[in-house]
Amino acid sequence: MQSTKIVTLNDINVSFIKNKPVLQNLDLEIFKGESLTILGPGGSGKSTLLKIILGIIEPQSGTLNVFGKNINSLLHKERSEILKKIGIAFQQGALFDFMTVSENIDFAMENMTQFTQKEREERIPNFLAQVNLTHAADKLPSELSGGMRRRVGFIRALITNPELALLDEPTAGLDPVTTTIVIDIIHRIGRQIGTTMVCVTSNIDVAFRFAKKVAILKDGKIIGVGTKADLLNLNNEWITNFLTIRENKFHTDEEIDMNESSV
Ligand SMILES: Nc1ncnc2c1ncn2[C@@H]1O[C@H](COP(=O)(O)OP(=O)(O)OP(=O)(O)O)[C@@H](O)[C@H]1O
Repeated sequence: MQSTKIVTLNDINVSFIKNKPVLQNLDLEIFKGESLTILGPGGSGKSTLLKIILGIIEPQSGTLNVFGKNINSLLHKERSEILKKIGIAFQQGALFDFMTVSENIDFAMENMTQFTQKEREERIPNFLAQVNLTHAADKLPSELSGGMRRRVGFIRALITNPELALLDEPTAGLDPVTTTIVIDIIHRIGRQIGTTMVCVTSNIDVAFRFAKKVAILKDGKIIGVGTKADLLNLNNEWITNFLTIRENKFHTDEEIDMNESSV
């Protein structure tokens, strides 16, 4: 049976400066229940692509369907209803500085879900325990490490039971051990709530650890989608170089870490 498409981008074009396209003729489909990584080098248009899905940026041309609607043609209220189905974890967590960890998480549930206060009060310790942050419930974001803030950001994105979770560079700046822990946590909670998950990253290792299905973004275009084997079988010289030569040249995070610690 064909899975349901929850996001379809068709022939999307975006440019901020004339004749300098940031996304060009971009096609992308996201299916219900899948995990997908969008992998591309810095400046390839990954953040812009997320902003298109969220309706933050309107493309110059192309069609966009998010949960059955063209998000750009919706009135504020309808758009809010669509956005309530989407959990977003931004780079660095993007928490409210003046709210405690619990308040940050509760704010998302209060605004995006129908959970009662009692349900919300039960969910917060349950989710915090899953990321080993029970002790941080009453702390302010400024009292947390980068990795802890990131974990709170994931909880805030996922505790609302979103139908689609968008994770922007979920492990950027984290050490290799924390990176592995964070990916495991995302997988575990994602499975538990059964959400569709899209991760955006420039890290090849993280890309394939997050999802088997990876879409390669280059210069604003998706130039291949599939498993690593599928992508290598495309015989696209740029993709092969990106996935293999770069990998060999730059080594894994763990190897870099070992090399650095032996210096
Ligand atoms: N608001 C804007 N105005 C002008 N140019 C922009 C704007 N937003 C993005 N760009 C340009 O669009 C291109 C793609 O940017 P984008 O942030 O989407 O890439 P990215 O793949 O997410 O990069 P990174 O991995 O470095 O975060 C870059 O050249 C960037 O300078």
